[in-house]
Amino acid sequence: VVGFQPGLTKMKLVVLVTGANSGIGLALCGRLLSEVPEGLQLCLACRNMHRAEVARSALLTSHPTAHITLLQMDTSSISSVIKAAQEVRLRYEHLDYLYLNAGIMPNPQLDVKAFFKGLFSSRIISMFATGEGILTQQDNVTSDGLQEVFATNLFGHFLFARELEPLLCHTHRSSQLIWTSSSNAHRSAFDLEDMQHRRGTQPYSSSKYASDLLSLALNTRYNKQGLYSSVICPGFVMTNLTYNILPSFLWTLLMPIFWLIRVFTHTFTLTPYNGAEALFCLFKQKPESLDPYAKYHSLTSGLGKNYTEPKKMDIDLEMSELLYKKLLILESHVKKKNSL
Ligand SMILES: NC(=O)C1=CN([C@@H]2O[C@H](COP(=O)(O)OP(=O)(O)OC[C@H]3O[C@@H](n4cnc5c(N)ncnc54)[C@H](OP(=O)(O)O)[C@@H]3O)[C@@H](O)[C@H]2O)C=CC1
Ligand SMILES: CC(C)CCC[C@@H](C)[C@H]1CC[C@H]2C3=C(CC[C@]12C)[C@@]1(C)CCC(=O)C[C@@H]1CC3
Repeated sequence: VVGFQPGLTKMKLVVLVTGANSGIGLALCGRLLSEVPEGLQLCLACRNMHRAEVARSALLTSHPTAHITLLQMDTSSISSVIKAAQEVRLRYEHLDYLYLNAGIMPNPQLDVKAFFKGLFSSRIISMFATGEGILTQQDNVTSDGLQEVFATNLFGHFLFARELEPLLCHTHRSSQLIWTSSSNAHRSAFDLEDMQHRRGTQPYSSSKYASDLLSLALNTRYNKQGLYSSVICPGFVMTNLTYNILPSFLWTLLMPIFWLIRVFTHTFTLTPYNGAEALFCLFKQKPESLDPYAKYHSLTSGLGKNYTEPKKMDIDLEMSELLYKKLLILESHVKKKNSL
């Protein structure tokens, strides 16, 4: 196990980040190490071990004394998630922070007509802040028979957290689950009767809305056992995920316009460092003080000042409970199928 030192977990805060090898996840790791260089046992959970090694080396270059371990996990694969959780249970006695950050937006398509229509409507600000109505994706089916976006962004993380229950639930200390959601999470894209979004063209939005609902349900279930769940939105950040939407030369040309837009909407955080602001901010908060109905937004002012602001989510308890029940049914179904 790369970088693993038994015994260390007793005194240090244990933080596990999924999708830690690039973008917002990697930036968060850098920020955490700058804040608590010695007091952290950081575990990077990544699907590609080569990329994970590169990320670990980069973090060690700036933080040579840091304790960083790697964990192989593909959140879209049931067997990989179960195996990774088994490994985590062997390595650690408890987990203080579990950042559920890995995410995909496969084959994104920008609806140019809807975009130009939005430009000349009252929806212009919300269009730039959330991408509502102008982005579609083409989803795939995994070898487990699940929709890939649902499996990667939501279900794999749900299963992972459930498998890690013994490390997360303690009466004498609290633990935090922190989901990287999005401003693109829209109720209109989510259907409880089609929670995997097999039929629609906005699986990304649907999966993020589902994570908002699930976080609330997890709080209802687990707060008494010392486990708290929150969701954050990193804003609009230039990462591999967004670079996929348009050709890269176009992004470069658009950059000056984006700096200008930031003056009007602070949601254009643009860099992974800025986007990780809310993830980092929640690390420092007492989980009991967080609002389970709020999404914590990373924001960057026109002058480049970072801050975090909570905004009420468009979710309700009843729907979150129904989703939770459906996820439990799917969990027992996939476990049976994998003979677990
Ligand atoms: N960029 C933005 O504007 C916004 C991003 N977000 C969310 O932020 C999160 C991080 O994305 P971002 O940093 O932007 O993009 P990146 O593509 O840079 O990071 C995504 C990370 O998730 C990992 N990942 C993808 N699929 C899997 C999988 N099946 N198993 C394990 N890891 C996986 C990637 O690994 P690999 O390198 O192997 O692909 C990568 O490390 C995502 O959840 C995204 O939805 C939310 C709102 C806005
Ligand atoms: C001149 C035009 C071609 C400029 C197009 C800009 C849009 C592509 C972007 C404006 C707001 C962006 C946005 C996202 C993607 C790209 C935009 C639609 C996200 C949906 C990416 C993923 C998220 O989770 C939220 C982002 C919100 C803003």
